[in-house]
Formats: sequence, structure tokens, C-alpha cells
Amino acid sequence: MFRIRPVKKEDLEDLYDLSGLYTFINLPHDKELIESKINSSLRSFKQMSSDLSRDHYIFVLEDLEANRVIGCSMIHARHGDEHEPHFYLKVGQENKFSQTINTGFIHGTLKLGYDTDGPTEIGGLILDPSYRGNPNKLGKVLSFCRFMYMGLNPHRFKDTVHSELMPPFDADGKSPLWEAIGRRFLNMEYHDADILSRKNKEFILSLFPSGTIYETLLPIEARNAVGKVGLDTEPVKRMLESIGFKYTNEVDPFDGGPHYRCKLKDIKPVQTIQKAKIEQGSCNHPKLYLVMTNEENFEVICLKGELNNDILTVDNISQYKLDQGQDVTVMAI
Ligand SMILES: NC(=[NH2+])NCCC[C@H](N)C(=O)O
Repeated sequence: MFRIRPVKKEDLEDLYDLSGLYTFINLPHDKELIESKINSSLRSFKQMSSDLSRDHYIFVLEDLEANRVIGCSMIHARHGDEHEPHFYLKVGQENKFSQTINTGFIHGTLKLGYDTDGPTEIGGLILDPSYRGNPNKLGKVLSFCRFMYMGLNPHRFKDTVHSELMPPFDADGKSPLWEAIGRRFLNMEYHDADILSRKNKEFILSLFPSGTIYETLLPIEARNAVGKVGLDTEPVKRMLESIGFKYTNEVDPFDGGPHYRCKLKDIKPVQTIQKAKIEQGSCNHPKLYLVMTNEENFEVICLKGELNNDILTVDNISQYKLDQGQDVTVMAI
């Protein structure tokens, strides 16, 4: 059985192991840093701040049989404030026309923008690769548990939920947009700028081109990277689109990765959150649900069941340690 819950202090070792599997920018292989992230999450769950940009939430996915944390996902209650704005490139067009020679052009344009009252951002989803392809759709479970928590606690978040998707990188792992713009104006490696921008936003505003950037002047590889996602991210993009998220015509200023947004109340799974009673029985058309088994600590399990009005039929309730007639909150995934 798999369970989602807020991160605890005891998860440090498991998260540290997880962070060593790949290089994750949101979960660096650094024990002290992970510990401070855990502490920040503990504080946020316990008591939200008056300044939402201080609140970071980490959810972990446990394999209860293996007694191990196998994944995590995160929410930043507000990405972008007066001290650390949210930066983006606005993707636009400029139409030019000469009447005397009857010739016109439409130029793609990019312009740096920033937001000091940013939206809630979802990110930091990591699943141990050996659990990929599990019939319980664990990646989706890790992603959607955030929508369940936000849907049940909207006062802790902004009205709009924002997601920044990874762009394609070329064969050498380089970002074509970075090579064309960022490197020339900031004179550093993409990776270094990426890390630096987690703590420092000033250098972006001070050094990045502030006027209109004409895509026409960029190499074709850089133009092609604007608003595109990498192959691995294609399923994430399709999933977000299927639940109501839309491309904002804004992209990452460093790598061109697209930004997607949806109002919290319009996210499809959020609209399916309801109370239900558990009933043992056989299901004809079972579907996946997230079931909150502990309201106080936000403990959620995923199971296959069939929901009719407010009855959730599950064919083996004891396997999930559920009781006949138990009141739960459920969300379809
Ligand atoms: N890939 C990057 N680090 N891009 C620069 C930061 C962009 C991000 N939206 C921010 O404001 O923090």
C-alpha cells in the first residue's frame, strides 16, 4: 500500500538517498539543505505565514510494505514577492508593414517581465525510477495530492496555480535559448545561473536585456526552444492540459520552458473533492481515488474503487485498513 503525508524529520535519510538518484534542482544532494527544507515544510503545515511566500509544503509518498519514502512533491504558496519577484519572458508579436513598398512582417518577440505578487507554484516532483509504471500511477498520485491539499485549504494559497515546465536541452545538455541570450548577457553557465536564481533575483533584472528581443535575430535552435518542453516533460504537459491548465504565453527567461496556469477552483480534480462513506463490495468499473484517512495530519492513500453519490465501494477494505461505513474525503485522479 502507498500513502502520502506531509514530510517528517525522520524522512531526512530517505530524501537524501532519493536526491542522490539524479541531479534535482529542488532537492539537491545536500543533507543540511534538505533538513532546512523539511523544517520549513513542518512550520508551514503547522501554521501558515501572513506572508505566503515563506510557506513551502513537502509531501512524501511511502511504500508501506518497504517502509520507505519513494517520492515527494512540493508547493510554494507564493512564487514572487517584492524581494524576490517571479521572472518570465512574455512571448509576443510585432506586426510591421510598409505601405510604400507594400511589404509586411510579423516578428516574434520576447520581453522580460516580473511579478511581485506571484501565484502559488507547484514543483519538485520526484519519484524513485524503480516505481515508474506502477499500476497505481504514483507520479499522478504525487502530483494530485497537492491539488487535494490546496482544494481543502484554499486560504493557504493564491487563487492561481503556476507550473514551470522543463524545456528541451540539446545533445550536450545545453539550453539553446541560454546560449543565445543568457550567456551573452550574464556570462555564466546555465546551471550556475539556475542555482544562483534560487537565492538571488537581482542579477536577472540588472543584467538581462530589458527591451524587446526579436526572435528573428536568434539562431533557429534558440527560436525553436521558446515555449517547448523536453520529451520527458511531454506527459506532464498533457496531464496539466487535461485538468484545465493553459499556456500563459510566458516562458522561462533562461531556457524558454513554458509556464502553465489554472485557477485553483477550476482544476478538474479539485472539483471532484467530496465526502464519502466506505463500503466493502465488488466494483464493476473501478477508478483510482485519493482517500484522506487522517484529516488532522493529511494522510492520504490511493486505491481503486467505485464512487456512487457518496458511497465509495472498495473490494478489499481490510487491505487498506479501512472500516465499513468510515467517513472519508475523496478525490478522483
Ligand atoms: N531557470 C531559471 N532559473 N530561470 C530563472 C528564474 C525564473 C523563475 N520564474 C523565477 O522567477 O525564479
